[in-house]
Amino acid sequence: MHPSPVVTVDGPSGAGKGTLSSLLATKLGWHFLDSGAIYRVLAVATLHHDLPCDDEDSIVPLATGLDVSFETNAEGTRIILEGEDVTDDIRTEQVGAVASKVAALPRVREALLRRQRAFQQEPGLVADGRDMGTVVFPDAEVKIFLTASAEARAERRYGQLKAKGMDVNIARLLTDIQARDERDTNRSVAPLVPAEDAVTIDSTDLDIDQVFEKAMEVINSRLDVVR
Ligand SMILES: Nc1ncnc2c1ncn2[C@@H]1O[C@H](COP(=O)(O)OP(=O)(O)O)[C@@H](O)[C@H]1O
Ligand SMILES: Nc1ccn([C@@H]2O[C@H](COP(=O)(O)OP(=O)(O)O)[C@@H](O)[C@H]2O)c(=O)n1
Repeated sequence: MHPSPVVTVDGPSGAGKGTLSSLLATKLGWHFLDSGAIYRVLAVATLHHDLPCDDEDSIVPLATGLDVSFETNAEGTRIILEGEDVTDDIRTEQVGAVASKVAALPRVREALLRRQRAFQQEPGLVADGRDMGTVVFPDAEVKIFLTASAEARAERRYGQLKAKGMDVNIARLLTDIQARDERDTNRSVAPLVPAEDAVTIDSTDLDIDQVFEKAMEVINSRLDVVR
């Protein structure tokens, strides 16, 4: 029997991956993996346990035993770490920065592989991250690389955090995004690069509906070929 189909959406911070992936998962009626949320939860756990971000020997067991669950109801998905709701806590830029540091540790990534692959279930999966198409699901039927200029991404993040009532500064956000791009692109394991067979969508001048339409075109043409 064929394993269930996977659509991967990889790309840099603020490109719109989460927005697109959850729209696609809803439209297709498929599962959704927000792999960045797992790295963010691990970052919160690292901070809770007062561990330095480069202490690989201590963070690996934390990653292996990470007690995280995703609870989806009509209002969305709540993320629970060790019994505590961390849904909002994980979205700060500080946590994003720590996430990208712990994500650069090779044995930490290895420790999270099985947990991510367990999301591949019938009838299908949309997986959002940096290495979904290159490392975690290299056989995915459809691979999308979603990008946008750093300025557009910083503006989007600004709007998103502001709407949540957070105190944010656009210049600082741009610097943070550029630092995270740099770390994610240049790390030795699973760097942020498009898979060879990925289709790139540049969303700088596209609204959410336009990105969704383009992605559905790619999915329909690829899934027709696979079927
Ligand atoms: N094409 C787009 N045009 C304008 N804003 C967008 C677009 N796609 C997403 N956004 C907004 O940008 C912000 C970041 O999107 P998100 O999906 O969280 O990005 P990512 O998961 O890549 O970090 C959100 O507030 C979202 O509503
Ligand atoms: N598959 C993934 C997903 C996220 N990450 C790391 O986790 C951090 C947070 O990911 P995210 O997807 O939540 O970040 P945003 O794109 O939402 O800003 C990224 O900066 C990456 O360093 C990763 O290394 N691999």
